[in-house]
Parts: sequence; C-alpha cells; structure tokens
Amino acid sequence: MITMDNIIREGHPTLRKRAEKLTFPLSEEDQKLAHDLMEFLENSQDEKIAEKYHLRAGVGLAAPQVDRSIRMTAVLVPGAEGEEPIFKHVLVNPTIVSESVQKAALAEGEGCLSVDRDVPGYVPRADRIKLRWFDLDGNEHVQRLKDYPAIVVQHEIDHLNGILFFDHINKDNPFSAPEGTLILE
Ligand SMILES: OCN(O)CCCc1ccccc1
Ligand code: NI
Repeated sequence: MITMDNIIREGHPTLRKRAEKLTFPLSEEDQKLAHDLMEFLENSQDEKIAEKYHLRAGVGLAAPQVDRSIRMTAVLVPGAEGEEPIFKHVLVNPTIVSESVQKAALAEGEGCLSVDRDVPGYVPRADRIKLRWFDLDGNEHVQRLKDYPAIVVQHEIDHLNGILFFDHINKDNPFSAPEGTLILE
C-alpha cells in the first residue's frame, strides 16, 4: 500500500518533469500502480485507516507524486456521507479538450500532498472543462466537469506537466484573481 513515505515532496526533481504518455496494454506494474493510487485515496478518506497509517486526506494522487513519471492519476471526489462519489476514476493520458473562459478558484486555496507547507492564495483555474482520458483497458472517455471536480482534475493534470498549485498564485497579491473569477466556497 502507498503511505506518506512513498510520496515525494517539493524539491524532488520528478515533480517538475513532464510525465511520459502511456501505451496500451498497460504493464502489470502500471496496472498495480493504478490500483495503489486509488487505494491510497480511499484509505486517506477513511478516518480510521488514515489515522492508523498517518495518511493526509487527498482527493487526487498523480503518479509523479510517487516518483513514477507517467501520465496517470487517480481522482476520488467523495459525494455526501453515504452517497456515491462525485468522480472516481484512474485517468490515463488525460487531456483537457476544451475549457471555459470563466475562471474559478477555491475560497480556501489549495494544498498538495507533495507540499509540506501552507501556501495561501487563490489558484485560478477553468471553472468548466471537457476532459478526455483512457481507462486501464484503453477505453476512451469524455466527460464535462465543473467547479470542484474540475478544479481537482486540473490540479492532477498539472502534476503530469510538472506544475504545482502555487505556480498559479499571484505573487504580488495572493488573494487576487482575474476579473470575474468565481470564488468557490
Ligand atoms: O495532487 C493531489 N494532491 O496533492 C492532493 C490534493 C488535491 C487537491 C487539493 C485542493 C484542490 C485541488 C486538488
Ligand atoms: Ni497535488
């Protein structure tokens, strides 16, 4: 199982690399990694397991964060208590096909399992995206996302391109954002 010890931190060069596209069929190793990434998210969102293994809660985990520079990320956006998740997929070779001009940023800013410090500020992102990805069997999927799930997926795809959330924060005025940006509470 993946634990915090397997997650590389800010300063590790892999976090700043562009990850390599995967080809199908996936290797056994990459299929196991996909499982392990999603398992980490499930564990990190389970109070008892997270406490037992000292896991920081996460809604996404990208392969570069466990030092595997490949274009794969797990995303698990939970629904309300006892409800189905809003978005639960392992994305292979994800691409943003189109995105809204409208920007959005989380009111409380963002964090990252690979960043052991708070970096306050708005992280402006597209409010709506049309996401294309491949599943572990190589089947193509296309789905429109908006607001929080769209923010999370953009954070994860950034990891595949060596981008960290604070790269988007305005240095001079961290809590400023482009005109008209939706601030999501
Ligand atoms: O890369 C995943 N990760 O570091 C966990 C945090 C994910 C995340 C947190 C806030 C807003 C969007 C995404
Ligand atoms: Ni992150």
